[in-house]
Amino acid sequence: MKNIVILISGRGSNMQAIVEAGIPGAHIAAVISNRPDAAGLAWAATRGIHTEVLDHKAFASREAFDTALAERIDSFAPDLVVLAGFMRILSAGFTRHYQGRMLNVHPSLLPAFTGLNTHQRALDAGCMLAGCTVHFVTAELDHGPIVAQGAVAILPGDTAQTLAQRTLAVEHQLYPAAVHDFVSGQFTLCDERVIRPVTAQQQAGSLLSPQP
Ligand SMILES: Nc1nc2c(c(=O)[nH]1)N[C@@H](CN(C=O)c1ccc(C(=O)N[C@@H](CCC(=O)O)C(=O)O)cc1)CN2
Ligand SMILES: NCC(=O)N[C@@H]1O[C@H](COP(=O)([O-])[O-])[C@@H](O)[C@H]1O
Repeated sequence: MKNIVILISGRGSNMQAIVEAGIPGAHIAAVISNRPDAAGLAWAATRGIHTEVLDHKAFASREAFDTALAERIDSFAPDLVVLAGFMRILSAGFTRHYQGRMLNVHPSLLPAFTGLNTHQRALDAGCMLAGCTVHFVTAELDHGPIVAQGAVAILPGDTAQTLAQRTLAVEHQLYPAAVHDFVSGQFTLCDERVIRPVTAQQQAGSLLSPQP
């Protein structure tokens, strides 16, 4: 069984999708929020999941918050830390501590549109495709090795809100699948790249395979 700690800051819809996916081999050890008013906390508690709040405003510095957060997370001996709408930039020491075992879902097709307000920026840039990315978390914001991506067509008349809604539906499929693949060892991290084995079917369909 792999222990998973999920960090949220708000409604936690991605946390809900992961919990409801019932991933074989995954145990959700705790849901921790940096915001006391995060709606996802009540949802998790009603499903018997241990929840905690660590209010970042109660700490004098980002590093002090991160140190206290790591102590709480480590008390659950996590195999994986999942950021699910977690809205705090984490210090380099924190990301190093969880290197190779901390994932985030970002609402854009990275490396495009790191940071915040991704949907409005994609619309303003005249993009025709938006989407979401699951990636390992590193010190450099939204630049960690990419695990999975899902594309979302931008439609005429789209607003940041309508695009966010369609993208979120893709996140709710992409993230549980990515967590499943991590838990079941479907990929490895090598030289800052996510490596997935080539399946026999892919090999058979490869142009490089010897033709009969
Ligand atoms: N060191 C890293 N920290 C975090 C990463 C990362 O890749 N490396 N991913 C983010 C998630 N994220 C986008 O996917 C993100 C979250 C928060 C912010 C941000 O600017 N936060 C502000 C506060 C904003 C707020 O409270 O509403 C801040 O921390 O000062 C940008 C991107 C999670 N952390
Ligand atoms: N930079 C982080 C970020 O913007 N994350 C985004 O927050 C939204 C709410 O997530 P939630 O419903 O799971 O709380 C999601 O779209 C997620 O991609």
